[in-house]
Amino acid sequence: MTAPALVLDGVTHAFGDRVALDGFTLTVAPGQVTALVGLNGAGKTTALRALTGRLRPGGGTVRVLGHEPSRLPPAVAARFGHVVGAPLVQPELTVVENLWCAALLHGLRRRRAAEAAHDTAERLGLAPWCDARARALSAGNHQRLGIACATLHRPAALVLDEPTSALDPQGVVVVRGLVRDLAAEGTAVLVSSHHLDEVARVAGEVVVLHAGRDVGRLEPGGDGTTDGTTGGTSIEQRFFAMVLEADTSSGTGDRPGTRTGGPA
Ligand SMILES: Nc1ncnc2c1ncn2[C@@H]1O[C@H](COP(=O)(O)OP(=O)(O)OP(=O)(O)O)[C@@H](O)[C@H]1O
Repeated sequence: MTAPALVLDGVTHAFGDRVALDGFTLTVAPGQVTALVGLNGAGKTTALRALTGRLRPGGGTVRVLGHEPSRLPPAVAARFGHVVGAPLVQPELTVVENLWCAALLHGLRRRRAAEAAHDTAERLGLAPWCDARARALSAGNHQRLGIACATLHRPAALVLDEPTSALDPQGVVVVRGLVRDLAAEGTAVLVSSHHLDEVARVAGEVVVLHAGRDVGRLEPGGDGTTDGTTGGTSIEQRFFAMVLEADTSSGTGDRPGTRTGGPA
């Protein structure tokens, strides 16, 4: 069996007395796209930050390509890509300069770096902005640039936190295609999102995180042909039912921050 590329195993973390992750376990195998969904404050970003090494969790095990995230050997770091929080984009550099730097930082040689910068700018729809400084980009194009910088080296493992939050419909389609292509090449992808229909289209597994815990899986479409409806029940209805059930069984339904609401 292939070893998972991304591992969170029994991860716990609290900010003061606020529990963000409560024994959360998740693995992503090479070629797999897994989506992490949950309400605001569920713990998604905390889990992704643990994978990027920006947060050392209070307990549990975290591995990226077999290594502890804050101590990735350079050769392994060069096979990892992520956008969690602010992307690694330099505002004073142009789009193409940012892409070029990202390629070199990920170990591509100069000629290959130039090709990758050009190809990725085309792929992400950034070609018209190549000579614009990053600070002058719109929010959506800035997000496209961050994703481009994190993926142009064709990473073996990729972590994206809400990658389509600022994108127009065309950008959503472009990123969906990019994620699918990377997975087809063997990249393990973990993506968080609030767009349930969108993740149902791209992910093979949709994990519901609630109050820091894995409370179940939503059955995704995965083939791009579904609107996320299964047996007449929308993916949103199934999501809210799962969250409500988790609150009910843990007796936390009245706790601030855990009210589920949702459609009737
Ligand atoms: N730096 C921090 N200091 C204190 N509390 C934090 C910090 N970061 C996160 N938290 C808390 O940890 C919990 C999980 O937050 P997290 O950002 O991981 O949730 P999320 O699922 O990503 O939410 P959203 O969908 O709103 O982005 C929340 O209760 C949040 O308030």
